[in-house]
Amino acid sequence: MTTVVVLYHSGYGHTQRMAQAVADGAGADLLAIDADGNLPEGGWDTLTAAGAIIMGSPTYMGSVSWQFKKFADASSKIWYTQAWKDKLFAGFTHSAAINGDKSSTLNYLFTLAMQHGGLWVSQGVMPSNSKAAQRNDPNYLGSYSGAIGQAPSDAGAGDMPPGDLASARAFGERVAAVSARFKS
Ligand SMILES: Cc1cc2nc3c(=O)[nH]c(=O)nc-3n(C[C@H](O)[C@H](O)[C@H](O)COP(=O)(O)O)c2cc1C
Repeated sequence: MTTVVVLYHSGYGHTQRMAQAVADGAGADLLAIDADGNLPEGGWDTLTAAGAIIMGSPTYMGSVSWQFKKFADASSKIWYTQAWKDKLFAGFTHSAAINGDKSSTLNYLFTLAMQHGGLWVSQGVMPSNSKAAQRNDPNYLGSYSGAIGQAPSDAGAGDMPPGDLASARAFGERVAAVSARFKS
């Protein structure tokens, strides 16, 4: 059984709530990037010891937050040694607009994982895209490459669609299930 860690940054709490749902599904620990773009003491070691890293960032200006990018750039020290090679990686993001260019954020997280020689786990939940589909149905926003969530710009973190949180939890369950097939 490998350890799953949910690494995330959140400016205003939405991505934090999503991260909690992913972690609940995965049975994983949370690791937050702080407002200055730094990990807590021991954070790098936690990531290196993990079998799977699920990365989350809000979508800011069509990509990850600067705090997440600071972490990503700092991970170049790990990249030099390829110490994270063959880990499982997965990603999630949250934005205000229905589209909001969340795919760009997921693509960035994917690219970072590939630079580290990782293996990417997809969302794995079929989209609810029929005429009868409702906003809180599974994967209503229709992402394949990672979990996504959306709440209007004037909705606080306490006012997020429960369906997105349920999809995030299912995503965490999937990453844990895939991870369980790998021995650390
Ligand atoms: C600097 C900044 C840039 C943003 N850029 C986008 C964007 O490109 N697309 C979008 O849909 N929402 C954008 N938003 C809205 C956030 O994605 C949205 O409020 C999200 O829920 C914030 O997540 P957080 O609470 O985890 O920080 C932006 C917000 C900020 C503060």
